Amino acid sequence: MTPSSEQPQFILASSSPRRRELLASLGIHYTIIKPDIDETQHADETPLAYVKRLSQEKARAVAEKLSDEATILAADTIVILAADTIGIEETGELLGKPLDADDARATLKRLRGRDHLVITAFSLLKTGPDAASYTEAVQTKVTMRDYSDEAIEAYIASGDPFDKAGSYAIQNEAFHPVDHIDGSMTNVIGLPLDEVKQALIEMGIL
Ligand SMILES: Cc1cn([C@H]2C[C@H](O)[C@@H](COP(=O)(O)OP(=O)(O)OP(=O)(O)O)O2)c(=O)[nH]c1=O
Repeated sequence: MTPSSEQPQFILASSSPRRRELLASLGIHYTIIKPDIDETQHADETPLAYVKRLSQEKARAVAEKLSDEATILAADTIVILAADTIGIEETGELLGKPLDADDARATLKRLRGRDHLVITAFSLLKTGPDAASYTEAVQTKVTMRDYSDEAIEAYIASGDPFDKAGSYAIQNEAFHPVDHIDGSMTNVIGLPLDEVKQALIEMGIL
């Protein structure tokens, strides 16, 4: 077994407290460096291409700041809405983080009682002589419950929607906006743990 001192450092390129907690649950020792990138969607870029590109750019932006060999993990989460969930990752409408309370209210009313898709893309980037990179996008279908207008107002007043894609957190116990999901729960929260764990094993990190 390689002594841990010989392992290159592992960096989580994220400012998200949810990603920190999820990664910690895998038992990995890591350092945080926040990525700072332009998150504008390119013209004609599909939601799937967009979320993958952002996860890669976040990892690359942090790699550029480092002089020592490292493995970097970054991720991006998007919420997509469409009348028909087939092919939605290519054609659906992106619902980002809300601009303000009105935007959050409108988004939560649109999502109420229906299905949408959450995609998290994650990228692993290894620098140095054994340089390698890996990107994967994981999809979860989410069905919202039929929450009331009053529940929306209370949730907005709590401040929770504002740093969340789609204006909600599945893990918020007071609002509990989701009826059921088809796929990974940790993917909706921001890091698909089973897939990340598998990729880390394949890269020889776990
Ligand atoms: C849909 C949903 C999103 N989210 C969060 C996950 C992400 O943190 C956030 C989507 O924004 P992201 O841009 O993916 O991530 P971030 O800005 O929070 O962090 P960083 O780019 O530094 O890694 O929304 C939840 O916590 N619960 C949910 O149910």
